[in-house]
Amino acid sequence: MTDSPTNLDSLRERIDSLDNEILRLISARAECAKQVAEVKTKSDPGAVFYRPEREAQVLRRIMELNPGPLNSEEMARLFREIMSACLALEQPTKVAYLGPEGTFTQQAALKHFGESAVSMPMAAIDEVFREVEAGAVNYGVVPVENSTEGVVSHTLDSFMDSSIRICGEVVLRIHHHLLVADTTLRDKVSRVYSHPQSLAQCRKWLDAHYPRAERVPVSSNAEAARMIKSEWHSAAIAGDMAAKLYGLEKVAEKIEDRPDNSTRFLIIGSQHVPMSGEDKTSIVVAMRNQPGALHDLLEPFHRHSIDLTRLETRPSRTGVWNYVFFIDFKGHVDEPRVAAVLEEVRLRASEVKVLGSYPVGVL
Ligand SMILES: O=C(O)C(=O)C[C@]1(C(=O)O)C=C[C@@H](O)C=C1
Repeated sequence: MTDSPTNLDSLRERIDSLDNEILRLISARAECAKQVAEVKTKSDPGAVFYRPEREAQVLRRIMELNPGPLNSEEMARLFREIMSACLALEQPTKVAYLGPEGTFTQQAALKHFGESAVSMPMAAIDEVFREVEAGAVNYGVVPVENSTEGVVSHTLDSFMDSSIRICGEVVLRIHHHLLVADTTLRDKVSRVYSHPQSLAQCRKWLDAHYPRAERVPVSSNAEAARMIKSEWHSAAIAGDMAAKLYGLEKVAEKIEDRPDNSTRFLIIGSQHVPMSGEDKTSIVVAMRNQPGALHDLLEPFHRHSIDLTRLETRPSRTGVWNYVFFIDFKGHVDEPRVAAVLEEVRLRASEVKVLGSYPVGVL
């Protein structure tokens, strides 16, 4: 196909002039964000700059107004980056995530905070909690549940003895690939490394394609990707970020057994997040060990027509908390009907802790 030069030149001229306009507008927006920072600091010297509810509203509005031809998610991602840069102008945001580099948790942190946040890998979930609690970072990102494998119990347990709050959630579609290094002998693969959850999520694919290969669980997919660089007979299961980070090749793409495989991550911090218009609340409840306890607990939610989105039971770690339930539901603690339900639950439970109300994940 040959480009008609006059046509191409005039289209590029139009793109240049549109870019000028976009540049002017983004700069004006950034100036506004700087002024927002001044207003926040004036009214409160310990002001918080990151406002999850406002960011969710901005992104939802953009998706609603988007005229195309770019799809709404694509458009929201562009605005995500603009807001990320604006927030960095107000205050550099430090985010700790469950590392090492190249994990899906890092991908989730990027998706939620954008490229301008400074993200720091931590070796374990409780380290992420500790860094946030100590104020060494502003926020943390930890996995909490996977659609195929269920709950990440370590994250739930970490909430039990912490004052950390949930400020947001982000859901990531998880695509696993079988990766090899340039030194790997592809027809001699006798070992496959990955995180135990990832091995489980690709179980059927491995049974069909590598039934005799030893499956070796390691601490993360990124660690699996790193390890195979020095082993000619090993492959790793990991995602795009790890493949890129370690320069690995994909032998097979999207090998997860379920195409809708996704993981939900929580954004943890210490602030109360106001209502965004579409919110969720997470609580942990301890009930006495008696018949009908679960029914008693759930009945007020049903009566007030509050949608439960998740219910998890964890063994109690103290004698007082016989049953511990983690409950997520639609709504915000500042809504009267939610406050009413919580009041009733408090009467029936031996302990109730609100972990936070936060915007339903947008992207
Ligand atoms: O509205 C605010 O509070 C802002 O700080 C501005 C802005 C934005 O760029 O739109 C930036 C950061 C906040 O997290 C939310 C929104």
